Amino acid sequence: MSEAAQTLEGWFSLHDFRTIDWEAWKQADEATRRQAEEDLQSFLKQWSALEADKKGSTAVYSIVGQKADFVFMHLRETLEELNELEIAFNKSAFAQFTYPAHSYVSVVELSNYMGQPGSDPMENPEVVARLKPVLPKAAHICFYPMNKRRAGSDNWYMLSMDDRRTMMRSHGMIGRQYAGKVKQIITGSVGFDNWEWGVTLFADDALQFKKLVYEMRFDEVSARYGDFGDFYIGNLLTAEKFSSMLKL
Ligand code: VOV
Repeated sequence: MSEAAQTLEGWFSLHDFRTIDWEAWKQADEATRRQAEEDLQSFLKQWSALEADKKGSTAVYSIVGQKADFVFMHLRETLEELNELEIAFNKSAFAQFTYPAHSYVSVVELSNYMGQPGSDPMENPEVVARLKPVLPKAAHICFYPMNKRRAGSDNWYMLSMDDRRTMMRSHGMIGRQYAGKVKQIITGSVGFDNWEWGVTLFADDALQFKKLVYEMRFDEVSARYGDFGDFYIGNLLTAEKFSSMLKL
């Protein structure tokens, strides 16, 4: 049997994709819309206060295309907190004007492919900061789920730790060339959701997503072993931008 990679886990993650019921929004009277917007703005404030307290982090982005209208990406200490916050939001006046479009449950994950043997990673403040990250407020987000293939002779899970480490090193080298341009948050979802990982990328220049993902397709880890789900791409929604998006 091949040796499983050791993983470190940080904050739990919920990607909550919603579609706006524009028909209902347009039909609602102004007072109802105002109440809904106040509810929304108060949630956004609550989430940024929690982020300032280092108890989690939330990113809010519009989604381009028909898969959804916006996404809340929440990171919290526990699955209970994620559940409470989605339920609280669902009870809000604003949520009545939204439909669930998609969701993804996972946990921020680092593996030991690159770890220094013998050192305790949790003693390393950089590692801890990566496990409990403040989500970037970059101009764009890109999210997609992925698996490592288990098909015939292309079975990631039957490779030796050494072979996987070599390939992950090459993966990391490509990624490093995008330092300062693309920030990646890898969340593990084996046992939590339909795919094995969620990949969430942040960048100020959306073209860097395309360049990075394309370049990785030629790297063995992705070329031979990567299977991918639907891609979601969007633009940063500040509180003000959310308001103007809702203006009729
Ligand atoms: C933005 C750049 C970037 C950088 C620097 C980077 C580096 C690294 C390192 C060093 C490591 C290993 C140690 C760890 O940190 O866990 C990883 C790990 C991982 N990655 Fe990565 N990755 C990037 C980016 C990056 C992208 C764009 C993708 C999607 C792949 C694609 O083809 O679309 C990806 C996927 C993953 C996954 C699924 C894992 C976990 C694999 C596992 O089997 O456990 N990743 N990744």
